Amino acid sequence: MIKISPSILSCDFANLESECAKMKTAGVDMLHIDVMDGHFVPNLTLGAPIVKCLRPKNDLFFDVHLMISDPLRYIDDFAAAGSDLITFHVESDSDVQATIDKIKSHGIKAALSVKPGTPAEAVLPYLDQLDMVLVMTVEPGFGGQKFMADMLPKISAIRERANALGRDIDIQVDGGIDSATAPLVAAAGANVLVAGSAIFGAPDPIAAVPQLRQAAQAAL
Ligand SMILES: O=C(CO)[C@H](O)[C@H](O)COP(=O)(O)O
Ligand SMILES: [Co+2]
Repeated sequence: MIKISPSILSCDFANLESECAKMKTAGVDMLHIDVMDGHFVPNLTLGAPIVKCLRPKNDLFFDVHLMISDPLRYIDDFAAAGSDLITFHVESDSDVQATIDKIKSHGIKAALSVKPGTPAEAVLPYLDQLDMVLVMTVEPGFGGQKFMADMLPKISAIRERANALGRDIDIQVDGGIDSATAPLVAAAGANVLVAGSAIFGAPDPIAAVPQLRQAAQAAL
């Protein structure tokens, strides 16, 4: 089954509560929360206090994507704020094993992300411990970028290795996902689709969610 995780990066932040409520109505599986620090990526977004404010406003599964340096330092804050899953980048400067251990010590799910220039091999040693791998299909930092089709073999390689290990993990894709690219990533083995501009930029964001899901499932 394909899961949809709308990225709030493209929502109306002045109406964050109602934008998230719309996604609840749309039947999304997760809510993708992009955290950028202006250092690991050249953009700034939000921190744990916003996640904490949002937490009592809905019961959606909070899928927190950390695009920050030294993620280990901030895991306690994001877990306490109500994250259900924390993704950090394998390219970050924190110790990867220690960061996975820290996330799991809070009883929440752990995921590792790879930037476009990083090979699948960077995450394979951790597959047996991860709940999800996030394959970036754009350079992290900004919404609204063009999907990089050359990431498809990376998705397939990670799915093949997970299958070989008997691990039914989630493989998430993030960046440039819309009804045209969703079938490609689903066919390659991704099952969790992040979409920002394709959902919040659609004329009817609530209708865009099942449309995206159906476009992906048609490829399976
Ligand atoms: O992590 C991200 C950017 O670094 C965002 O989640 C992603 O770009 C979503 O936006 P869009 O669907 O518009 O590409
Ligand atoms: Co993201």
